[in-house]
Amino acid sequence: MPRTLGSQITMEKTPSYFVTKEAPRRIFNMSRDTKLIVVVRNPVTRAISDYTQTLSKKPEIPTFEGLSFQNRSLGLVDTSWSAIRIGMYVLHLESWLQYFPLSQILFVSGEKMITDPAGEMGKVQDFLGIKRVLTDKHFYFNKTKGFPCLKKPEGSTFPRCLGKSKGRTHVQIDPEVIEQLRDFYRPYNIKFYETVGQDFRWE
Ligand SMILES: Nc1ncnc2c1ncn2[C@@H]1O[C@H](COP(=O)(O)OS(=O)(=O)O)[C@@H](OP(=O)(O)O)[C@H]1O
Repeated sequence: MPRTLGSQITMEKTPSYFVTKEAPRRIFNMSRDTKLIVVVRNPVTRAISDYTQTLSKKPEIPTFEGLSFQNRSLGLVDTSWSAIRIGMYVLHLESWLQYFPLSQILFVSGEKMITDPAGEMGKVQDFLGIKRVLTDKHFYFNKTKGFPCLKKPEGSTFPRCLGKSKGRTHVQIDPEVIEQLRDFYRPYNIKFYETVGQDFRWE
């Protein structure tokens, strides 16, 4: 990590820390005061998003249905497939709670980041103990992108949306498969809500 002044905060992000077994111990050993921010979204949508991303790079992979189940008619979900496993949030959280108290972890709703980015960023700024600099007036909804974008990022005169790989159209999945995955995730989601004390309403 780079050196920082007392008045600065160092931030680092990767999509994979949360699900990396060794990450909690390593981060704890680096600094036990580290604040952790995790963006979570409906695990079924997350899995489809993950698959859509992989498919865009490797068009020859099997179907989503094929990868999701060990045995579809028995409803046996393949939890060894990373797109499925990552969404079992409560299991990953348990590894973090062995090192960090819940008060040091903020769970950001991926859904609210889209519907109310300023509100969600307000929580992030409060959690970090910094002034609420980012507010409603910094965001606008871009109809072409279909997502909120920044009106004018620091040092720029132009608005800024996230890149093409963020917010792309998802692969169409059989509604029955979606239902089966919803059923699969339900108990994990409920346990996750109970553990973090927050209901993300992913039903
Ligand atoms: N403002 C805005 N613009 C565009 N996209 C937005 C925005 N807010 C949230 N999202 C959602 O971010 C999802 C992509 O983020 P990832 O977590 O996959 O990125 S990362 O590569 O893992 O860092 C991406 O997921 P997909 O829609 O599945 O592509 C978006 O739904």
